[in-house]
Amino acid sequence: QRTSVREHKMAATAASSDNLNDGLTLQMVRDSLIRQEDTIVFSLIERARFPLNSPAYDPSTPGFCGSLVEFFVKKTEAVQATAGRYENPEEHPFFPDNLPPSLVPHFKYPEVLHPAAMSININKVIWDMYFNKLLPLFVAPGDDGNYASTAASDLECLQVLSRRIHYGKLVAEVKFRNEQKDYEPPIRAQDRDALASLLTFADVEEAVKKRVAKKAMTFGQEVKLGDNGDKGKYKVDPAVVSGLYGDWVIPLTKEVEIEYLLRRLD
Ligand SMILES: O=C(O)C(=O)C[C@]1(C(=O)O)C=C[C@@H](O)C=C1
Repeated sequence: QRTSVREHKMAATAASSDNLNDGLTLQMVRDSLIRQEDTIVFSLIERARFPLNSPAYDPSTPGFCGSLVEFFVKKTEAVQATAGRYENPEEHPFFPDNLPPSLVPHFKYPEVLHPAAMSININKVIWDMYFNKLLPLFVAPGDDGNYASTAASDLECLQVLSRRIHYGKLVAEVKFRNEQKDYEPPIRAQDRDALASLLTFADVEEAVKKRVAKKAMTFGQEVKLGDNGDKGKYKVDPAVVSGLYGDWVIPLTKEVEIEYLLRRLD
């Protein structure tokens, strides 16, 4: 998230120099999405070091309220909330209820989004997708006992996916500003389908899916000296990564964009 905060700041600086609001462009936002792909692919590769480790997901683990992963995520989010993580509008907790307040000095993040953005958090859907659909597709079956490391890896994947998907708020804001006249009528009519077709760029989606598959091939190959490594053997299947984007990441980003736009004139 450091990169994107810096990008925000750069955008804010650009703004003060050319007097164009905060100077945010669709290309800047897309560049951030492209950079986040690297983090997502690497996080999946890290999680794939461990087998499924299903005891980490057993909802009736003695000593924890719920599964070990739930316990781990709740406790980590509490620490991170204290350290100010959720003061950043790009961050969304998975367990937002009863989080402790931030103890760090207030940082004034640029106010780019409409205030209604705060009420949008689709992490429940992301949680369900990640554990019930995605995980079994890219980790090997089995149990090696590394439950804490597994939970830490899961949390990393969840957080980077959540940040990417909720970035839809920023994408939608930029699109709205660029084409306000086109967006206003479907927003007033609360017409989801019309908004969905306005904000969809099929060619961009195709390029995203191809690029993430290529990143999975590049980052996930065995690097060896002296030969070309194991051709065709990757740490995470590139088809799973492009499927993740095509089936979930892009549709959920669009869902966030629509939810945001529906509230944009409130
Ligand atoms: O780049 C955009 O315009 C976005 O809205 C992001 C995104 C994506 O999730 O990658 C979503 C919808 C568009 O059809 C294309 C790409």
